[in-house]
Amino acid sequence: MTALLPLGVFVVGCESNSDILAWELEQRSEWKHPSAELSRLLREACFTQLPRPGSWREPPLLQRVAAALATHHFAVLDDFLPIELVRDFRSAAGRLHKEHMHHGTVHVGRTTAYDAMEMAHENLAGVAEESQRWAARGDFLVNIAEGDPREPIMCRLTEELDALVSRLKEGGFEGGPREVSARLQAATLREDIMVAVYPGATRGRYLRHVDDGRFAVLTCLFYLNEGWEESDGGHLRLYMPGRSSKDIKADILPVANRLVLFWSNEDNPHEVLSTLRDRFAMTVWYIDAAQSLEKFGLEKLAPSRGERLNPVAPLTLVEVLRLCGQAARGEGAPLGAGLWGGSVADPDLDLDSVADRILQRRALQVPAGIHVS
Ligand SMILES: O=C(O)CCC(=O)C(=O)O
Ligand SMILES: [Fe+2]
Repeated sequence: MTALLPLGVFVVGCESNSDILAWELEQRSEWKHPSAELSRLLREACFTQLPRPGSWREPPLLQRVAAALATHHFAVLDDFLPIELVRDFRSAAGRLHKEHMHHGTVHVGRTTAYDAMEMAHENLAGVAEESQRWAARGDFLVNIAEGDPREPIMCRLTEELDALVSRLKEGGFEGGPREVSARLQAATLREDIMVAVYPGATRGRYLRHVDDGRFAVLTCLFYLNEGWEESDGGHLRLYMPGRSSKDIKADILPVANRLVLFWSNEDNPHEVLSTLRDRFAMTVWYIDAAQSLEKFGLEKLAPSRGERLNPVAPLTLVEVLRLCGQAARGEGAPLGAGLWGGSVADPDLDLDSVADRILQRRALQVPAGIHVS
């Protein structure tokens, strides 16, 4: 027996194992939708229609974005880039999907409901055809680094995002809340762009989670889907703060040229609702550099495989290391030990030569796949 839930989620084999169906129904019964009043307030405070691409630079608009982040933990900017560029991104994302994407993986080991569900039901999930499998996460993705020969155009997005984040970090525009600038100070590194597609054929979705595993401070999502309708599904659903919150804050359509910014921690548990059309997005995470260096050392700055961390322009790599060293000395933390000559917190370490060595190593890398021996 197969259950077909709203927006086309399939649950097959219900007669032999009803747990998944029970879990799906329970989730739906626990969702608490926002009142019409709250939705109206959030739409007014957090959604900004830019008069033209790039106009976020105007202080009243920057102030509005900062106020939304400070008060409601997220901000939405429409018409962020010239539409021709967004169309070029979409074409590039389509090519990347055909040739380079791999399945997004659920990271087992975190205490999320879907990890347990996924593990408990491997067998059940295995019996269905690909298009009918129960899955916690249904996206395909690829990371694109600066200078990536596959689709170098994608980095036009990070140029604009780095400018926006740096400006929010500086703060100081009239009336702008200090909190946003303070929270962003740590975010001196960012990951490569992640280009993702959630296929309509498999009702792609990504169950509720928090983006904090990678020491992300801010999540930036940029959507590429022209002509997207409510009935296509694939909303980004934001929940009220709290890891297991079931109180829905906002359902955001992934329409083309829309940028969504939100704090990556428990302020914003979120999920992607299942989609009926192929849904393309570009994601960039801004990372707490000191925390990342403390956990991973310098390895992620010039990794031998996988995505890498990059200084947030206009910061240079040596400036980022210096800021992290200062932060670590302040807290007495052993930072970046192990690679390229010790801890960046050591005042005797020559950070210029450490940065040079990292940059040389980066220059040797072929960004497509980033494999160095
Ligand atoms: O594509 C989206 O709207 C969100 C994706 C997401 O939450 C993630 O990749 O962590
Ligand atoms: Fe996420």
